[in-house]
Amino acid sequence: MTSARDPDASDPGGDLDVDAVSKLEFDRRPETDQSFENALAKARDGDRLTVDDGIELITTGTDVAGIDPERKEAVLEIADRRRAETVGEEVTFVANLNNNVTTACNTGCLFCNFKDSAHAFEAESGIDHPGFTKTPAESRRIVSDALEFGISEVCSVSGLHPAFALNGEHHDILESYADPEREVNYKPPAAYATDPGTYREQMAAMSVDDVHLHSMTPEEAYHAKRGTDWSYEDVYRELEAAGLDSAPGTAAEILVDEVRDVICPGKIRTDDWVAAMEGAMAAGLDTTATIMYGHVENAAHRVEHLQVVRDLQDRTGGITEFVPLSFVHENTPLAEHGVVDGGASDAEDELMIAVSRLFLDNVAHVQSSWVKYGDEKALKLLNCGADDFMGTILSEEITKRAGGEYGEYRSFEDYVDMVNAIGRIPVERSTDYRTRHPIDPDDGPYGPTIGPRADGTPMLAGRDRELGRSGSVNADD
Ligand SMILES: C[S@@+](CC[C@H](N)C(=O)[O-])C[C@H]1O[C@@H](n2cnc3c(N)ncnc32)[C@H](O)[C@@H]1O
Ligand SMILES: Nc1c(NC[C@H](O)[C@H](O)[C@H](O)CO)[nH]c(=O)[nH]c1=O
Ligand SMILES: N[C@@H](Cc1ccc(O)cc1)C(=O)O
Ligand code: SF4
Repeated sequence: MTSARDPDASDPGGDLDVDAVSKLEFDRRPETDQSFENALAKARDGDRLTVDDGIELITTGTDVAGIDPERKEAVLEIADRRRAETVGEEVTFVANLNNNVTTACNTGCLFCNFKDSAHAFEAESGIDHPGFTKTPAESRRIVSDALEFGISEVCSVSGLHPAFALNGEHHDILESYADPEREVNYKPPAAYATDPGTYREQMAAMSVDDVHLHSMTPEEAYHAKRGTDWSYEDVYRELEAAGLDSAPGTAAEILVDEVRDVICPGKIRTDDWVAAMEGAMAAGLDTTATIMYGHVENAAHRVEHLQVVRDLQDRTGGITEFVPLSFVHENTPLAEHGVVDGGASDAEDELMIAVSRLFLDNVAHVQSSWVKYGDEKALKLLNCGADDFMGTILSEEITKRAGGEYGEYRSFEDYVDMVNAIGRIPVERSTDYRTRHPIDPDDGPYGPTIGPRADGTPMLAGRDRELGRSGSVNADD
């Protein structure tokens, strides 16, 4: 166990030494022995890029201050061409539901405003809080309702509720610690107003019919094995038996420990993240990989991160897509403490997507996330190297709570209109990309066709605009 967490962290971020952070001096700096021109030539020729090459491209040259617009256009153009050569003109998206089970979490990541202190969820706390915990029965009902709208995937990521355990045996092990709250971040379900059930029970509950269940990030897998000598593979096999189909590679943030020490000191380190991903893939699950950028890290950290992902994919081959997540800063502890006063610029977002496409020569798909970028920029990014356009999601809490304003739903009609507008081909995909249904823009109305109950009927027919503006199919308690 490599994680150093503080189970008492009831005000995550409250102890931040702002002076120390604002004077951040990282060991790793964006300095190279490469020139921008040489790096660009290698990218154009399709040679495998080194970290130095990647740094030159993502900074448009370490010899110039700031981003050079002409050099940037050259990088974006090569990335867009690489996208066209490797995956063609299709723009994919998935009919999915986002179902977060609980916001209770004491990990204290300083970029996150999704979590609420777990103490507030205790039956006796008397503390009013905006968070929620869903029982397995509630999760099942939410998934069943969404199946009627035609979804093929449930994406579920959650806070690390102290009462969460993998299964009954895990509860027994966690209870046997002399001081479980301090030693293994555990309190029994009876202490809380709502019992989240076990991870096994939540997976079984959300795995309705043949829906694809995409859940259990490396951080959640760590939580599901804390205090035991189980391997990540053991944990993922158990979850798979309960209905899990693939794992989201979030919790990646920046896979360089000097950055993790600042933004998420309570989280697993880079090595553990990689071990969890390898465990998931050893258990036979597909994964995705992410990067969350645009906070305190520098260009060298971004490219080092890409190297970790590329090495992992060389060993496993199980990463279906790479998802750059641009940091949403507004309501986060990092912004509230004055450590950051904004996120990535448009140019940085474009270069992040482009260099992901060029550097990750072994990952087929790069996502443009509308929930992070908004429609206009997300469409632009589909011309900078991205080919996937995320999913319908129906409900969103993480970005919204951080201050993001791009809503929580996109209909098939929205997708067809937007993808058509940039002259590409809209394609509904399964999570693993193995099933792909191109959509004929002249043959509306458009609805999902891949999910177990999908019959081409538009999702939420008639109610979609209303939902996109204000609501959610998820009931928060
Ligand atoms: C909120 S966590 C939930 C799952 C689990 N607790 C974990 O950390 O893996 C999922 C991911 O959301 C992303 N995230 C959280 N806050 C964000 C923010 N303010 N801006 C962008 N992405 C954010 C991070 O990449 C994080 O790993
Ligand atoms: N499924 C995808 C999501 N889902 C929403 C996330 O769970 C979350 O609310 C937020 O994005 C966390 O940072 N988001 C994506 O960006 N891409 C997806 O494929
Ligand atoms: N669906 C993507 C992206 C994602 C992003 C943030 C999340 O919290 C969850 C998922 C994944 O599988 O990784
Ligand atoms: S990112 Fe995940 S682990 Fe970190 S505080 Fe938020 S919910 Fe908890």
